[in-house]
Amino acid sequence: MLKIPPHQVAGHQAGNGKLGPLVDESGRFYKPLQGDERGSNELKFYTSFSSDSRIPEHISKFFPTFYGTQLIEASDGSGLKPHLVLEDLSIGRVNPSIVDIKMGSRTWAPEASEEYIQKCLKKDRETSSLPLGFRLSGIQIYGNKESGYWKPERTSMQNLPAEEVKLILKKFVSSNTSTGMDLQPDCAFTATVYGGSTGILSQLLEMKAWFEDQTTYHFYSCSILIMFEKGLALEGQNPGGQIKLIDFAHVTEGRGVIDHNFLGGLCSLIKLISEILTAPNEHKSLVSSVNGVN
Ligand SMILES: Nc1ncnc2c1ncn2[C@@H]1O[C@H](COP(=O)(O)OP(=O)(O)OP(=O)(O)O)[C@@H](O)[C@H]1O
Ligand SMILES: O=P(O)(O)O[C@@H]1[C@@H](O)[C@H](OP(=O)(O)O)[C@@H](OP(=O)(O)O)[C@@H](O)[C@H]1OP(=O)(O)O
Repeated sequence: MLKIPPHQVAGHQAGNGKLGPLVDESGRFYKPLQGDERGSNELKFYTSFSSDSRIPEHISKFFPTFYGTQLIEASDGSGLKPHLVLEDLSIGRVNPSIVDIKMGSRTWAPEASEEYIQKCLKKDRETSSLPLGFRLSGIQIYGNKESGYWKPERTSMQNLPAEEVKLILKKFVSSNTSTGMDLQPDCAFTATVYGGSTGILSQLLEMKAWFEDQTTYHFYSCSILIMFEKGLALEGQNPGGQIKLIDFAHVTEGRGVIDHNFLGGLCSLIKLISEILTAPNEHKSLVSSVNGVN
């Protein structure tokens, strides 16, 4: 039995007769092949990448496993349609906090049409993509049993200015955001989620090393998903912080050049996460010093 992904935070969403991804009970994520050449482009990428022996295992683990394509009933009632069959990255997670970060100061490839470039350029300028090298596409933060998830409107997340993005990434690893009030995030889980030898920062650095070398693909408009289990963090256990790369509808050939657009955004994200790790409360101290409270 297929259903709407319970933990989808961005992208085209199924439901209300719209076309979007579906999941089954056995850990499979079915993404409909999108119109224009986007669907065939993403299929071409997964086919090439999943059979590319040059990809080291510690890098391929950042990508969903690809199980080919399958004809299934499309969520918009348009009948049997081809879908990518991918590993469901949220399988086994109970109350995952998830953020979808669309990478790159440019979300358009040089090969795209002038019309598409203008559409993306407008968005890149209006969001944190151009100044920061990435933007938040969607987020869900698990509070607790009573409050459930904080899942703000996607457009409010996409259009955040750069300094607000840092505040959200602090909220993401805080324990006092379930009230939804505009409390200063306490950054209670920064060290266990972002830090540590297997934490988010170390995984981002591992990914960066590959992007400083690989010249096969340019990952335009793809997203880094950051996920972790707040429940485990609350119990002082390893919260299972993980990063994954998704959405390859606009990947192009690298033609022997590194993907400096993605890499720039990745360095910017690493810088920001490092700042949160080393000075989680710098905002609070700044505020208290301004108010003369020590
Ligand atoms: N393999 C996966 N397993 C679980 N969830 C996934 C997977 N791939 C994507 N998602 C969820 O679906 C959302 C959208 O994914 P994706 O970006 O691939 O779709 P899209 O419609 O192409 O998005 P966009 O419109 O931004 O291009 C992600 O934010 C994530 O929450
Ligand atoms: O970039 P695409 O593949 O043409 O699809 C865009 C894209 O999903 C865009 O999301 P984002 O990249 O701005 O996060 C969608 O905008 P919204 O998130 O505001 O809905 C567009 O709607 C998508 O275009 P399309 O509707 O043509 O698929």
